Parts: sequence; C-alpha cells; structure tokens
Amino acid sequence: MTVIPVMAASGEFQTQAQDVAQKWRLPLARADLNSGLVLWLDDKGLALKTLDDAKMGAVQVDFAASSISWRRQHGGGKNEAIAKAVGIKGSYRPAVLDATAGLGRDAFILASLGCHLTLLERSNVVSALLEDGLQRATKDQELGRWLPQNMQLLSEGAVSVMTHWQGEKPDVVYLDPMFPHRKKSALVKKEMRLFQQLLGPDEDADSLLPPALQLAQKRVVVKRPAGAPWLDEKKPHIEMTGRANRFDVYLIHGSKT
Ligand SMILES: C[S@@+](CC[C@H](N)C(=O)[O-])C[C@H]1O[C@@H](n2cnc3c(N)ncnc32)[C@H](O)[C@@H]1O
Repeated sequence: MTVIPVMAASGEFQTQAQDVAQKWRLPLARADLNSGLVLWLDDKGLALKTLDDAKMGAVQVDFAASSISWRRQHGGGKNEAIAKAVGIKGSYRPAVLDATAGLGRDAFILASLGCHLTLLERSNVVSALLEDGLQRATKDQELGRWLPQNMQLLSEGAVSVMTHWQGEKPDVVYLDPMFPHRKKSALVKKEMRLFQQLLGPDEDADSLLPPALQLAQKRVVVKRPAGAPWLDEKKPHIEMTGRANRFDVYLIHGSKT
C-alpha cells in the first residue's frame, strides 16, 4: 500500500493534520517536503495532490459541488442507468452495499435518490478523503438533512466484511473495482490519474463477486468500462451498456426486483 503523508497548508492546520495522520495511521509530512503525493489539508478540507506539478488538479470529495452539477445535468436522476441497474422503480428504494466506495460518487447518486448506502473502502487514504467529504456534507444546509442517515462509511476490506456479514443483508451489492486503463487517454482526467497513481488496478477484483452473490438479497451490480470482460468471467443476467460504462446485473434466484 502506498504511504501518503498528511501535509498542513499552514501552521493553522497543523493540529488538524496531526489528528488526520493519527486516525488513518499515516505519517505527517516534513515542512520542507516538495515532491510526491500528499494529503493536503487547508480551509477547503482534505485533498490528494502532487507536489510535483502545480497544474495537476487535486482530488477531493465535495458532495455539495457534485450535488449541484448532478441536479443540473440529470434532473431527477431516476432515469439514470445506475438507478435502473440497482432496481429503483416507483417508490422502491433498495438498501445498497457499495463494496468499492472510492470517492463515493456513485453511492452519492443512489443516496440522493433515497437509497440507504453502506460504503466499504479498504484504502486508508481514500477513506480519509471520503470521511472528510461526508463530514463537510453534514454541515451543508441541504445535504445535512438526509446525507448522514443515507451514507455510512466503513473503512474495511470488502471480501472479509461480506463473508462475515452481521445483521440485515443488503438488497443490492454494488461493485466498481478499479480497472486497468491501458492508454493515457484524454478521457482519463488529470485528477483520476492521481487516483490511479495512488491505487493502481484492483488486481484481486474477481474475488469480490462470489461473496457479493452470497450476500445480496436481490441483485449484484458490477460497473465495468464498456468492452471490459465480465468480472470473474461470470455472465450476468442483464447487461446495460452506456457510452463509457456498462452495468452487469446478476439477479439473485427468486428475487423479482
Ligand atoms: C474505481 S474506484 C470506485 C469509484 C466509485 N464507484 C465512485 O463512484 O467514486 C474503486 C475503489 O474500490 C476500492 N476497493 C477495491 N477493492 C476493494 C475491496 N476488496 N474492499 C474495499 N475496497 C476496495 C479501491 O480502493 C478504490 O477506492
């Protein structure tokens, strides 16, 4: 796992940076550090950025900004492919386990439509970014009313959590493991390149499908880049193909939703 130091933008943020470093078992950056990836803390919150290229954007979880752009682009959102893929229909809202939470963008879309989301993320750096985003969202006037109830983060590996699940099983398990990007395509935004530099592809992604199929009550949904092979080479019941992505849907035997 890549070790990323936490760096305070100024003395004002030093104590907060120490708390973040301690919580996520990360080192504190030396004040003279001037190269490599860091978790940067300033008045806008926590962000992943590189000290090597000032022009490279930072990666931050900002649900308030995503919320605005999401509504602007998609109206209600119920007709989005991801909503259909998890089975949203009429007033039905499944409880979803997002076992590969990442920056929480997909989870946020589903939570904003009224689904209850449990998020699993195994990288402590990504978990730190997500938690920071969730905390800022709770202070937002609009998001604070529903987001804390609808999105809960567990910073843990998904295979073990799914295998030893306690309590009510989720209706849907959602999987979006990192897929290897072969080309440095312009489509892969600079920020996403930083993210890929941090994590690399999830080489063990196939191991997520069997426990997900055991756990989900109604369906497992896997997001893949268009043209990518099926996860664990297992043919889904439904393939919903979009321009850049495909949702592979595995229906659990006997479930009608
Ligand atoms: C492509 S990103 C997910 C992006 C996410 N769907 C979004 O909308 O932001 C994949 C994430 O899954 C995490 N991940 C991969 N395998 C995992 C596992 N076995 N357990 C928990 N997290 C995992 C990676 O660390 C990475 O952050």
